[in-house]
Amino acid sequence: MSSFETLLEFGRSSAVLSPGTIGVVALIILWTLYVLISNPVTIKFLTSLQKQATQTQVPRIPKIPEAPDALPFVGNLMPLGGRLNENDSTIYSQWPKKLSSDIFQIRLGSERAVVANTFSTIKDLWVGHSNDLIDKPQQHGFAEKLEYDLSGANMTEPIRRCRKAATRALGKPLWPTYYHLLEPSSVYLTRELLSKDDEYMDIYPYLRHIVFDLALSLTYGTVSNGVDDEFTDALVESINQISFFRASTQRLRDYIPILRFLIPDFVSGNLVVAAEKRRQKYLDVIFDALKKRIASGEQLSTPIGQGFQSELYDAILAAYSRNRDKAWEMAFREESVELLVSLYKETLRFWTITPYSLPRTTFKDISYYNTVIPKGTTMIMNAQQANHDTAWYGDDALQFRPTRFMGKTDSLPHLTFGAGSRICPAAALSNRIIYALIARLVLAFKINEPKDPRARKANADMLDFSAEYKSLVALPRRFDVSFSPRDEGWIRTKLL
Ligand code: HEM
Repeated sequence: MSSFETLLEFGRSSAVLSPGTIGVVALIILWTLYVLISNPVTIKFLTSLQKQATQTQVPRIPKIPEAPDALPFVGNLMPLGGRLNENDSTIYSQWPKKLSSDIFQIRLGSERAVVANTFSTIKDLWVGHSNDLIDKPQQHGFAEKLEYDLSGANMTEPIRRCRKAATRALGKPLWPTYYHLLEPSSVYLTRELLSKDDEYMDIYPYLRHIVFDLALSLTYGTVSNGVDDEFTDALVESINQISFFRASTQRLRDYIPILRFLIPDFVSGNLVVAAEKRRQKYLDVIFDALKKRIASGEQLSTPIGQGFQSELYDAILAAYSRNRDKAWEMAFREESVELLVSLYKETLRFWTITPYSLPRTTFKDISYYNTVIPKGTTMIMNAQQANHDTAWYGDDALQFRPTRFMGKTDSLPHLTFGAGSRICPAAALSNRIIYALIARLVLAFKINEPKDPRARKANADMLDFSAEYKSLVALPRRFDVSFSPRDEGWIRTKLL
């Protein structure tokens, strides 16, 4: 017997659901529906629901194609946020093939965004309209939950002052006051590498320690207690937790207002608030220590290949008339080895650790070719795609070529630090630190791939090098390396 026949049989045999009763119940349901549907409140609710399904902060932008397969409410969010085990940039790179356009619009829930995919489009918009792209999208439940967030805030007066202070602190004239901070970290790293005696190791915690100590000194005039320090690990972990949410398309409720209405903050548990509380707890400890030191009158100073390695080693020595000591000493102070400059630029280009940069918001209407991108539109730079753009870099754009930037002085060699008005204020200082660390490592050691089969191999794929697909910043997969001293006696003279 089919289920329909069973139902009829049940209706026939049941004393309660006689055909007459079923008729009355159906009439009541229909009548209730009619009353509900014709009620102005219901009509308002349904109209607003229908509007919400496709409404965005700015209307659809004419003459810019829309990414395919947008759904009501979610828009194009579903394949993003690492849900397909690929970062957003890799997904953005797939849509233009279907649309035959370098630029297209998408719907991130109720947020309309424009995605630029090629180097020249990004340069036109981010550099050509630098001041029009000075604001940042206000991600729900993010910036307002943080004590201070320069990179996620609109360019208001306090933020302008904050950026000015950051640009000053990170600018070239103050670098000499940081050498005494960077030097010990670099010496510490060299000593540790020497003590490993050719054994393979993961160098990441050491490199992280150098940058972290510099940031701590600049902000709190202090340094951490070393690479294995539990406190530092916990603080870094709490900072990473916050980065995990920044501009991430992982949490649907940040983009879909109705989800926030249905699942309030206290049900979903506000993870940003929890992460901020943890970070603040650690920063309070550091800040309290700083206050005590100030109160006690303390003066605070803020202060691939083996062939290529040989070539680089020779280039470094050649720049200093084969004077190793001078080359070591000047590493943080100048960038006179062109091959090394080209190497760090190519490294940052090829492995784009900020694959979709930090989104911006248009500060006013922008005339772009034959259309207008309205004020308030989210602008997403597909830095990963543009950094591999064959139209910009040539047919070998998908290859790692350390000499690519030799003889080139373009002020925007790649987009890993962003571009235009809100470009990373630490770009030049970060470049210098990378330059100096590589110079010293190559001067002191031969860097080898470990022979031990237990050692972790590096993943050098330009997209798959990162273990992180869901958040803004890539997290390179960890790997082991071994370091053979070129001249142990000489290295020891640098550890004094
Ligand atoms: C290799 C290292 C780094 C990379 C690849 C990087 C990348 C970026 C990117 C892509 C942006 C957004 C730029 C834009 O919107 O166009 C940014 C902003 C920023 N970065 Fe960096 N960064 C690095 C290191 C640092 C360091 C060491 C500091 C501080 C000591 C720093 C401080 C900032 C600040 C304060 C902003 C916000 C600027 C603003 O919104 O006006 N960055 N960074």
